[in-house]
Amino acid sequence: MAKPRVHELAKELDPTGKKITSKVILAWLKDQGEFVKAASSTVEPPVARRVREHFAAQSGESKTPKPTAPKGAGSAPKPAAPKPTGPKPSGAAPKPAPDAPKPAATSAAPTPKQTSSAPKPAAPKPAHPAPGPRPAHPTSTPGAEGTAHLAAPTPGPRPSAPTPGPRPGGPRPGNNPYATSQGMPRPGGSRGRGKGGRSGGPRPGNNPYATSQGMPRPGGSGGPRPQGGRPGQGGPRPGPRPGGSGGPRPGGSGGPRPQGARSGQGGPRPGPRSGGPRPNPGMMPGRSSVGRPGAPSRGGQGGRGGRPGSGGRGGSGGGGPRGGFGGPRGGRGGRGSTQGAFGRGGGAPRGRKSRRAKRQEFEQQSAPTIGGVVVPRGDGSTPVRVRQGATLTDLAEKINANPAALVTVLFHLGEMATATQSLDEDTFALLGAELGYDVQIVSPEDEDRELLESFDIDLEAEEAGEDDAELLPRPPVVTVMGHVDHGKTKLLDAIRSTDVVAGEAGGITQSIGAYQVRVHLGDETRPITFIDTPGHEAFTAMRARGAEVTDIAILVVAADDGVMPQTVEALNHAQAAGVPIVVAVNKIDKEGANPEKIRGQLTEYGLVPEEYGGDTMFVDISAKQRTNIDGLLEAVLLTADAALDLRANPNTDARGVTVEAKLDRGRGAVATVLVQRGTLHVGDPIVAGSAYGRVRAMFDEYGNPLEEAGPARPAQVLGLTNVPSAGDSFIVAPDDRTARQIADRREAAGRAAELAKRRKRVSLENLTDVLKEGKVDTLNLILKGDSSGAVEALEDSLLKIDVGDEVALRVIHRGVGAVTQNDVNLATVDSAVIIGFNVRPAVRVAELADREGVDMKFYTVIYNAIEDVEAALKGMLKPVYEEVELGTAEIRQVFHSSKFGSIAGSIVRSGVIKRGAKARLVRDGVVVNGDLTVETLRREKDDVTEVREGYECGINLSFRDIAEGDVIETWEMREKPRD
Ligand SMILES: Nc1nc2c(ncn2[C@@H]2O[C@H](COP(=O)(O)OP(=O)(O)OP(=O)(O)O)[C@@H](O)[C@H]2O)c(=O)[nH]1
Repeated sequence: MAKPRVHELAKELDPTGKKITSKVILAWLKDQGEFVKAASSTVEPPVARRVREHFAAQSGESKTPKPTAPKGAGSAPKPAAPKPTGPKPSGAAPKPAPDAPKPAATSAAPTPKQTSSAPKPAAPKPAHPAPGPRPAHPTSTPGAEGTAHLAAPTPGPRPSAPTPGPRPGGPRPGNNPYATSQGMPRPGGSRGRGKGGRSGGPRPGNNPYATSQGMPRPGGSGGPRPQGGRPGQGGPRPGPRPGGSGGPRPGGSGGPRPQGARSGQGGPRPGPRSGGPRPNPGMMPGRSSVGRPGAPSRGGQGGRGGRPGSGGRGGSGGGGPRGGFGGPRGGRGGRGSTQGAFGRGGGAPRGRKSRRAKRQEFEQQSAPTIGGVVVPRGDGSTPVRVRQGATLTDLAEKINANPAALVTVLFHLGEMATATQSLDEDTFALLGAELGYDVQIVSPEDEDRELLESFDIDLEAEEAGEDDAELLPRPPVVTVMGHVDHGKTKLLDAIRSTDVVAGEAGGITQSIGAYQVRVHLGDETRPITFIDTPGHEAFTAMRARGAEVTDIAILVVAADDGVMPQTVEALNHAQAAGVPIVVAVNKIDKEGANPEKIRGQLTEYGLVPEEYGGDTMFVDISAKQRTNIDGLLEAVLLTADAALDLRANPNTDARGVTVEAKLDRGRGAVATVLVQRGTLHVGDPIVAGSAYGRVRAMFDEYGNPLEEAGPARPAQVLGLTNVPSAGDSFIVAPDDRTARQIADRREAAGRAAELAKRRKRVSLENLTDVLKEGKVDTLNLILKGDSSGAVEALEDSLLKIDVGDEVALRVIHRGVGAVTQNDVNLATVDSAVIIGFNVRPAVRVAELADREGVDMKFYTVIYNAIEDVEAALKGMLKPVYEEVELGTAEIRQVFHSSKFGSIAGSIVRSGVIKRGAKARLVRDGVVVNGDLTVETLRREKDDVTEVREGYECGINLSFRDIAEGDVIETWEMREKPRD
């Protein structure tokens, strides 16, 4: 709508240019008090109109504008506006010119004229009433609708924007798939404001973000309210609707249902309805609405707000949604409605809220249901105990709820989890707080204690209740620790051979995991028990299982090497367990051995030798030459006497720890147990971990049968039903039945915990990982087929797969018919994969398999089964490693540091030197040491992880014998892909 220039007007009014010239117009304008400079100046549209009117009247040509209309679009419509065009912009637009609405709407709002046209639109309405809206829809486009929305909000717009004419009857039914309702206006839908009053309301359109876009409902003031889209404005309007006609739908659902919209349930429409919420991100499909009023989750509340009455009263129309979808509370009127749409906290993205915020928000809801599900509620402190790694199903069982309901509740709290997924403590706490339960996570130790207590066995109470008089001295239990190659094994061998009793018999012949030696101390002979697995790893692994067996640690340090990283680690482990240490300074026979240096070094770690005034005994020995082993054992006894109160009651049922266990071909499960309290007798019913049985026979480390084993006595026990794990505690049960029940319950608990930890035990897909973890080296299969011939054929073909010696394939069960629960149970126990050929699982078996993490594969072509198994087995083969050279460095200068030893000032000659890489030292082409590690790597003063070719660096190999000119070659082991 360009402004016309004076000369254009002149030409327009008088194409001949005879009568009405620019000059004439300029003169007239001047008379009118309008200042227009020249013929080329533009004039404002109103002025132009006056010019036209004036001169047209003069010349009597009133139709002049028409022909020119096309050009001066801006001006043309205006004159017409009064009547026909007026309606067009909005209401009429749809019909005559689909594109007209746009320009009309945009210009409409700003132009004051619209006011005058407003009344007019009313006229056409009668014609439109209900049907009106319809026609509008077809032509509407998202764009057009958007415009309408924009226009509608402003008060001014109403008269105009509403384009009363256009959709007098209300919004058109749209084709929005997300709209809650899109029906036609119901009969009587033109109530109250049916007239142009709010004809300009947003059309129920196809705006995907609109919460609802249906047609007005019957009885509900029908007319769409132009302002509806704006929260807050719609509410107030209710006034116009007599009798609250504009209220919510009869069903009380007048409220907007932000989410409901999506569900297409014919909820209120935001736009049209006064209370309508504005679209917000939360209404987007896929967004959760938890925490916002109006969200489905608050169905209950929404329902309240949506009571018909309230909606009418408040006129908000924003009441609760039907069907329990919460809308804003109706009583709050329009504003309330808006709030309802956005919820507390507005449209803040959910993801940003903290759990706490979410919970609080959620708590404020007093709805009896959460997320539409009914969950039993606690009183806020009802204790519920679940074991570590429990799932929602476990919790559901305890509170008598439906696991699926808990999944829903958790989802509404912002956490996603499946019913069988193991959850952490925080999540349970969150859920517990929500539901009014004090969910307590029970540790495995607590669980076991409770389990035993349920059988009237309270180990702690037993120990605490022991009378001092019943306690008798017992031997110390010793573990040997130290750095690699410092002589731990050699020392244990040496000690074994010193046994004064067995001396003549040739010493201890078999290794059962622990042994006892007797040593002379003064006049008496005293026993000491040694745990035969050297190293702090085994020691700590036992501790991790709750077994505190060691009384004293012997820390072996090679006198020619000094304190090394694992020496420090070992002493830390011992100190962490509060175990006194005796230091064995080994290899004193070696040249260069410097026992004094060891003493000095260990002082830094808090082990001060007695001769220096401390309380740690240092004994110089040679394990190889068996020098001073007696002295070491004596020191152990003296330390035990000085630092420990080693007493136990031998006259009670035995309690202890399993030190080692294995399955022996001829003898079944064989476990070496260390009795800690009481005395174990042949014939006692015992339970060790989840293994139970009656002690059939016992042997000592010499292979001699034992009738009984007292405190600190290691004994090999026969008679258990299965193999316990090292570190499992054992107890003598009152009777066989109790032993079996304890074992069964432990096994069930262990299995559940295991399941919680890793879902799939073994599947064809995860075989490689399982193998790497060392959990299996055999692929166990269960074959089920539709005929015995098919099963045999499948088995034959599978067993023919050649995978070498490293992995094995074992068919542990085969059968004809559907996969049954028994098959799944067997697969669970033996970590097997079930292969079904032309069969399917029986009812509920698939569910069980899923729960138990059993992989089931079904085939209709044998070849496919073979191919899959072969692929899995190939992947299952142990990885092959190869040595890959990383880089070499030449030593330019050797520095000596008291802290690090010898440092090689080097230059990298090729490749890259990496910290931690394996290295060898080469001198004049001869390997001086081939098993070194780049312990530290420095550039200038900085520790670095790698240094590239051409750069200088300082390398510490933890090896003293380095010299200028030596070459350091580094390499790493890389996994080689198999063909
Ligand atoms: N000269 C001498 N050599 C010894 C002595 N004790 C052990 N060795 C040697 O040191 C090496 C390592 O001894 P082990 O007993 O295997 O050392 P370890 O600490 O058990 O080693 P890992 O089992 O690898 O942790 C062997 O070659 C032994 O012969 C000793 O007192 N004197």
